[in-house]
Amino acid sequence: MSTTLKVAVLGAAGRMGATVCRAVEGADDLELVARLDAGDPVDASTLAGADVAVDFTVPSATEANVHAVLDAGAHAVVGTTGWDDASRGRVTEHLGRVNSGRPDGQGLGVLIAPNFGLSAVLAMTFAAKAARYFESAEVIELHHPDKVDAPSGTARHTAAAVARARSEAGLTAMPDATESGVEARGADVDGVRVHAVRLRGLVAHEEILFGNVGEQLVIRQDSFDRVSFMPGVLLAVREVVSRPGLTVGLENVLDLS
Ligand SMILES: NC(=O)C1=CN([C@@H]2O[C@H](COP(=O)(O)OP(=O)(O)OC[C@H]3O[C@@H](n4cnc5c(N)ncnc54)[C@H](OP(=O)(O)O)[C@@H]3O)[C@@H](O)[C@H]2O)C=CC1
Ligand SMILES: O=C(O)C1=N[C@H](C(=O)O)C[C@H](O)C1
Repeated sequence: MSTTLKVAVLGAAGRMGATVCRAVEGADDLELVARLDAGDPVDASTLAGADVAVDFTVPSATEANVHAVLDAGAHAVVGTTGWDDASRGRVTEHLGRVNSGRPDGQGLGVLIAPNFGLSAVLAMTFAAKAARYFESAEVIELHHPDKVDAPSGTARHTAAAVARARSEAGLTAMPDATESGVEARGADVDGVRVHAVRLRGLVAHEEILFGNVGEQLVIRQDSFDRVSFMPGVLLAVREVVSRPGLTVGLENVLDLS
């Protein structure tokens, strides 16, 4: 028996939110029941019976939105950036509280993904696999100039995965003789340098560069259009209802982790 999932979109007037609304409306098994944006309260009444709320808002609002969604008894799919260990920890703790009062298998889920694009998820996965084999690794992310945060959530997630793989392989700091102009070397994310480009005409792009003596590997992905994120967002909406607790990264849903 097929069931229709009710979906609310937070940040519905934004670039991603509007694209998600169209994608949900175009899916036979999903029903768009609420479009919320800045200034709208997030509660059981405004969520209008949604099973899942999708958040593409702003880093300063997303955590509070997720807590409000959980208090209203709905699952959450989150694409907004700005999450760190502390905010993820608070959501895990909140999930533990609400799910302890629910029957087994019916707990609420939150799925946070820094990138829902298949090319980006694969690029991150391949980069993590390659990391242990190279002396040097750097990340370049390239985005539209209306983006408010840098480096991108995707680049942070990628750099952290590369750093983790290097550490597990026993690799130490990368070679870098820079003495002056350190500010030109990009952000330091867990010891991996991350460079952010903002350019009119771009959407979302990432390169991961690996170097050894006499050779280089470049992994690159390009999202030319925000529709590229939609298969991943819809997959997450369908999956989160049967994944109690916190899931971070679409790679876990795609069985790539
Ligand atoms: N995970 C992924 O695959 C992707 C993630 N992103 C991330 O998604 C986020 C949104 O990106 P994008 O759509 O380009 O940004 P936009 O600025 O276009 O959209 C954000 C929307 O959220 C609204 N908003 C602000 N505060 C709240 C609030 N408290 N509650 C509800 N809505 C609110 C904004 O309204 P107003 O303008 O009036 O403030 C705006 O309409 C960013 O963090 C971005 O990095 C983007 C693409 C893909
Ligand atoms: O702001 C964007 O556009 C994007 N944000 C996410 C990020 O910061 O990684 C995902 C994608 O890169 C597009």
